[in-house]
Amino acid sequence: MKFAVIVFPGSNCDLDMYHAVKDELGEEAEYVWHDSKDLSSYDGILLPGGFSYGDYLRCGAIAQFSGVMDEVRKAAEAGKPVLGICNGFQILTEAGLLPGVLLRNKNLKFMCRTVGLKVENNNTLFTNEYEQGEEIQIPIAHGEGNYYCDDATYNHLKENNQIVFTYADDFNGSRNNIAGIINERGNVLGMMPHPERAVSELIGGKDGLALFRSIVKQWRESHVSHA
Ligand SMILES: NC(=O)CC[C@H](N)C(=O)O
Repeated sequence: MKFAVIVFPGSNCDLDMYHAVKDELGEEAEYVWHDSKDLSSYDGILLPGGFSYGDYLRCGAIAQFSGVMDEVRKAAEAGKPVLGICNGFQILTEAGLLPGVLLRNKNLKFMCRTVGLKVENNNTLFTNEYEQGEEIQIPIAHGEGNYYCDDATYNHLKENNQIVFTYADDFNGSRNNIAGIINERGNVLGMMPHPERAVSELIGGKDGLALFRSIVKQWRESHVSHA
């Protein structure tokens, strides 16, 4: 499986994402600059964390207009897996590919620590290697991770099982502790925590690895001929 790791000016988790896919999973990955006009050769699109365009205006507010976003949209429409982590999640909401918005943390501070997450829905292409309800430990590092949406959107997310991860504790003010959501079709996931920073015991834990393994497993099952 071949992944594109999209690099915006100011991305800083692109190397971790590349490392997770290439070195820990053994899959193909390439860095793709933010003005790329063609993502057709990739099977999965990864939007990494960071400070795209210096977080000016709002995190992700400028990156949503990057040339590559038309291609990301096309990939999403084609049903390819699109994963946005932290700044990548912010970009996906700004671009309208996922509902809601990420506001500043309720204490108005940048926060960096490992947090408990609950897998609310393991019936997705990103979470099939987790148990339903499993609690995992994943690092967070954000200033604008406070997920907000209105009541109608929340009810819709809830009814459709689009809430994929919640925080064990409320530390940033997110509505109903939402940490990650998926689109209706089930191929675009955005999450604030960083699974790509939790792929080996050497760096403090590997609870994030199953997310990447899930993507590859699902892809193999649908692309390998059973003839
Ligand atoms: N690690 C990240 O991607 C951080 C995202 C964004 N710059 C924020 O502070 O919220």
